Amino acid sequence: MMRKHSSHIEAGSSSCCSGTCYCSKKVKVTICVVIWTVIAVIVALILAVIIKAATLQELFERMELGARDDPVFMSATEQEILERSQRLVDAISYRTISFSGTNLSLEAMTDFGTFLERVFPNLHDSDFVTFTPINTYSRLYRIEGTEKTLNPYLLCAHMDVVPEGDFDLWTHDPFDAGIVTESDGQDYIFGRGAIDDKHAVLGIMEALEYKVVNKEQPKRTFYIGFGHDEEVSGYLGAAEISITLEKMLKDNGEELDFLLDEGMFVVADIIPGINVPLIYIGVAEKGWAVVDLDAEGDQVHSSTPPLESSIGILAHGVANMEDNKQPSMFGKGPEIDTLRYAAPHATFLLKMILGNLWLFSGLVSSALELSSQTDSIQRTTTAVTIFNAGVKENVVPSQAHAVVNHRIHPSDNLEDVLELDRENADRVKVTLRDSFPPSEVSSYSNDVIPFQIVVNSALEVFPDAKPVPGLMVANTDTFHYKNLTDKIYRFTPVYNLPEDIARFHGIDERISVDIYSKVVQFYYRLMVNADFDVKIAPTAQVEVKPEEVEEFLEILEESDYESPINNTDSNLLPLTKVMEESDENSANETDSHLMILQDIPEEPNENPSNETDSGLPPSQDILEEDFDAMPVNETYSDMLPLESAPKDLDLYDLTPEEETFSNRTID
Ligand SMILES: CCCCCCCC/C=C\CCCCCCCC(=O)N[C@@H](CC(C)C)C(=O)O
Repeated sequence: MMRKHSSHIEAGSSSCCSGTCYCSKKVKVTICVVIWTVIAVIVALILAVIIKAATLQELFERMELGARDDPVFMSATEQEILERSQRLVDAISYRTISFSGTNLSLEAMTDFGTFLERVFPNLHDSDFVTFTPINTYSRLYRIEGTEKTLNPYLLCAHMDVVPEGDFDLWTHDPFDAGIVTESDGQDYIFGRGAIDDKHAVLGIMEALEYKVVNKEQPKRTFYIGFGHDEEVSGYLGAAEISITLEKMLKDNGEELDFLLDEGMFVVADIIPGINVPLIYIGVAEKGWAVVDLDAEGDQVHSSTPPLESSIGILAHGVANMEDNKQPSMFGKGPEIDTLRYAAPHATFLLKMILGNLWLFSGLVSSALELSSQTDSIQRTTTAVTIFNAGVKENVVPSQAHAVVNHRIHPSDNLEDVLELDRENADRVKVTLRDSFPPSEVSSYSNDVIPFQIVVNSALEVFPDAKPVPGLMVANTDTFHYKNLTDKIYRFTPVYNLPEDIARFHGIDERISVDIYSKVVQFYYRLMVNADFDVKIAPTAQVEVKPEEVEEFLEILEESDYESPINNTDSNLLPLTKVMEESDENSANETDSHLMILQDIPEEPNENPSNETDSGLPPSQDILEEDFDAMPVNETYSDMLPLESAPKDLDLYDLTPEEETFSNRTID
């Protein structure tokens, strides 16, 4: 047998089996084919992975909003930066702490409101800013645009803060630290609220105050909503702001285009292998659930402890919950696009992995799990936040109670989450106390102008960072506004390293003077960039140059029309004034107006620099023959049809020339 084997080895040494087996030639050929096929597939896969990595394209394409290369910022001398920082320091000194839904610091909140009015006097006094107190403490502002806009937006922030926690762990007083120079040589504004969320309240106010002082009334109307109880779910603040705002929008014939609230931030060094900071925009938000856990046991003398106490039973349940996490949903929510958008900026090795998630998603999910911060984007999280039991050191208590706070991934559902809780804590009573579902995902494709406005504004202050959409892993007031718009973004341009993220609700919350200055500039640029997409009501006043008025009057004269207008000094020609009633003709006129509105191409304005200051295209450029080619915002297609114009808008009998004239000037 041994001999036979060795002779076979000699005879078959050139075969692919190296002559070590007794296979027939046919089997050998088959094995060879299989082996080579496997090798070929592996080589092809490796090649595909490498090619994919080498050809990764940037997914975010920046839309020109008008001032890309040379954005004009607020003036920011050293003195101005210092004064702005000092105002944030002062804001932090108000202890506007929300302890619970029924324990808010209302006196401090009243004082904080007075403080805002004192340090931003011009905006509170402005003709185009209207302030409405909501539920006494929350604040809603309407900033009237120069145009009668149909698509205002909302900037949100909240004025309350969480308690400081363990005061002794803070390096500086959480409400009275001022500006501190740290060992890295940077100046920081320290204190509770520095990044959550008084930087946003003050940043928005600074930008608006600046615009008011410099007579930069925006073209586009917008709203500002500052809640006073966000940290305890916003039912008294944002929820009420939302109700009032809905009514205001309705009364003004407006629809909220988008809203921007706090949320995610600029984050660096969060994923090893991605060496650029990421502008992480929260395009969706996790759901929320609060679960009570109750265990029971015998109450006995501590000298004869039971085999299992209520505390032991509860502790086991809680430990199981931490060990058997809720399942990963990687690939089923916005987290996959966070990585896909970041991939082109990764090292080549990481590009091979992130560029080929179809192959490596398991690996990536395991890697995300290594840090609690990155893990939070891929699953429902479980945090044990309260654990209570016992009254005396020698009494074994009969009851133990804990509270778990889940943040629910958008692809998960509450029933499944609770089922796993009950499996993990099988000898514990598990009761759902409170919950709300995850949000919808707001659109972030490249043609979504609100997304572009937010990202462009962030890029203007952080030009080297790369935008990525993603999941907001905590919660905001936006839940209360979800009926008002489907474009909800959660972001402020605070710059965080992973260790800084722990400062939210943690110890030594702070923002550098430099970054705070960027926060202010971000809101200012956002107010400017938002003017790019002004959708103007068809009933808006028409802005006409004096020479055009003359031309108009000539046309009227030629057509024997007796003009009711004598106000040639005014360069504002209200449409309603040039229209006289004609009931039978109004239907036709409506059609003709509608036809013009519908004929206008839907592409976004390629050349917004052609706009005049008022946002209208220069009227001398809008000759009749040019009408089709006129650069317009896509917004025209969304204009209200004239049927929905206010009832007092009378349509009059126009000659063809008049009609041309009046139509061409409607913007
Ligand atoms: C690949 C990139 C991974 C990025 C991971 C980022 C991890 C972020 C971690 C923490 C985010 C902190 C966000 C702080 C939000 C503060 C707002 C807040 O506290 N809201 C309350 C609202 C609640 C309804 C009372 C909350 O508890 O969420």
